[in-house]
Amino acid sequence: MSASLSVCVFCGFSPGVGPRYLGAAKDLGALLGERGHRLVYGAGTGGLMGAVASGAAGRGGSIVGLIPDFLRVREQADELPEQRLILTGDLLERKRRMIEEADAFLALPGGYGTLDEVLEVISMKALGVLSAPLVLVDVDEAWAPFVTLIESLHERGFLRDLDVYSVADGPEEALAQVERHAAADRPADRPADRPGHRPAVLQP
Ligand SMILES: C/C(=C\CNc1ncnc2c1ncn2[C@@H]1O[C@H](COP(=O)(O)O)[C@@H](O)[C@H]1O)CO
Repeated sequence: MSASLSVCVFCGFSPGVGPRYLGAAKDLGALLGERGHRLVYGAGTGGLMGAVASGAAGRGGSIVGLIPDFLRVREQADELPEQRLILTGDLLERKRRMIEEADAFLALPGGYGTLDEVLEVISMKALGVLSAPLVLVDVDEAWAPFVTLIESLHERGFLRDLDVYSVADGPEEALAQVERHAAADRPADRPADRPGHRPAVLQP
């Protein structure tokens, strides 16, 4: 059994075409719950976001959802009673606080929001201000064009660091990568163990 981790999952508020994406999202949430990891995510209950959260909730997992006030109703954040809801002032604050709360990042396929979050983490890792692992969960090879773009920019000399993310075929492999990284990592690198770390302030 691996140590309990706070795993931030980035993914679409849309379900994607066909059942594979929703199935993988639900499986990932269930795995997090079964293995005692805390899910940190964007609090919405639609699409892949909702599937990850309901998968975790179905296994009694601990769930923290962060969402800007203006999206709370639009993305039905109150429909999952099992989650601790944290309201943020805007999307930037949500992204910053999700990153602060996480020991590791997993990215299922998604849209502009997911891409924005993934690129934020990649940029921070490339700049050396973040060391937590990022795994792209390549359901139906949805991340392949993104990886091709990154490799093309690398070949053209526009970026140096290719070791800022890894790719996994599915939820099992993605979580195994994160757990291996955590096992090799020093505990002091985890947010909850840092001096002065304060747990997130939760809404009543
Ligand atoms: C930071 C700002 C704009 C950049 N765009 C987004 N940043 C963060 N989150 C976003 C952005 N656009 C949509 N979202 C939310 O992300 C979740 C997943 O969305 P996806 O598009 O389906 O991947 C969802 O909660 C979106 O509302 C503004 O300053």
